[in-house]
Amino acid sequence: MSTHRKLTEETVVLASHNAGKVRENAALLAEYGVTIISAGDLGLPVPEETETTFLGNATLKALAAARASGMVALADDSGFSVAALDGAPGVHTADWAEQPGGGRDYAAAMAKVEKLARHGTDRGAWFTCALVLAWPDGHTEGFEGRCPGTWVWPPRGEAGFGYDPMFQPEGMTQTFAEMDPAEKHRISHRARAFAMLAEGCLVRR
Ligand SMILES: O=P(O)(O)OP(=O)(O)OP(=O)(O)OC[C@H]1O[C@@H](n2cnc3c(O)ncnc32)[C@H](O)[C@@H]1O
Ligand SMILES: [Mg+2]
Repeated sequence: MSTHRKLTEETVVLASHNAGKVRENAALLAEYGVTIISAGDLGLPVPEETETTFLGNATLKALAAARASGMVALADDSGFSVAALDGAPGVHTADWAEQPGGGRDYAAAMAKVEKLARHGTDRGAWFTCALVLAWPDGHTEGFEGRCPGTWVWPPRGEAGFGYDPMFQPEGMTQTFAEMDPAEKHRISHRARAFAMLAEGCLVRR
């Protein structure tokens, strides 16, 4: 018997300010009849991500949104890891794209990864996604998924977001950014974490 708390609400707050992540999680939740309202739409603040793990940061973001909104919240903390860099940028993936004047530059962030990793022989890379549901009473349910592959250079493709153009998942010839979104959804780190979350906490309606 499952010991996970079930989601009975039809709407959850998506505790993310990243449009790409909001879009992908909204599509995954829609299959279960769950609709979302984003943290941005509610004007919720962006909490500081002070934890050292994906699950830690996702928990912090989900709890902050659940407490501020009084609704169940789903947070997504994710990142890109390169074997030759011992897993960096990892939990700092978003920071590597941060510009001195504000805003993010993912082309620059990908170039930085390539510059640091190009001399290594190991081209291994992976994405990780931690999804955490938090209730206003402080209860949380967390799940983590990974997608292994290699980093490629130059970046290829226009779809997706973030570091997608430089990641080619294992067994595929296209990068995440060259794939149809439905194909990324079939195999991504986010889809894997979501499958576990769905198994534990969601009911089809
Ligand atoms: O914290 P929130 O508000 O949710 O939004 P964020 O963009 O700051 O998200 P994270 O702190 O989790 O940082 C994740 C980073 O990893 C990148 N990332 C996550 N999932 C990705 C994916 O599926 N494809 C490409 N890049 C991804 C993303 O663009 C960010 O730079
Ligand atoms: Mg963030």
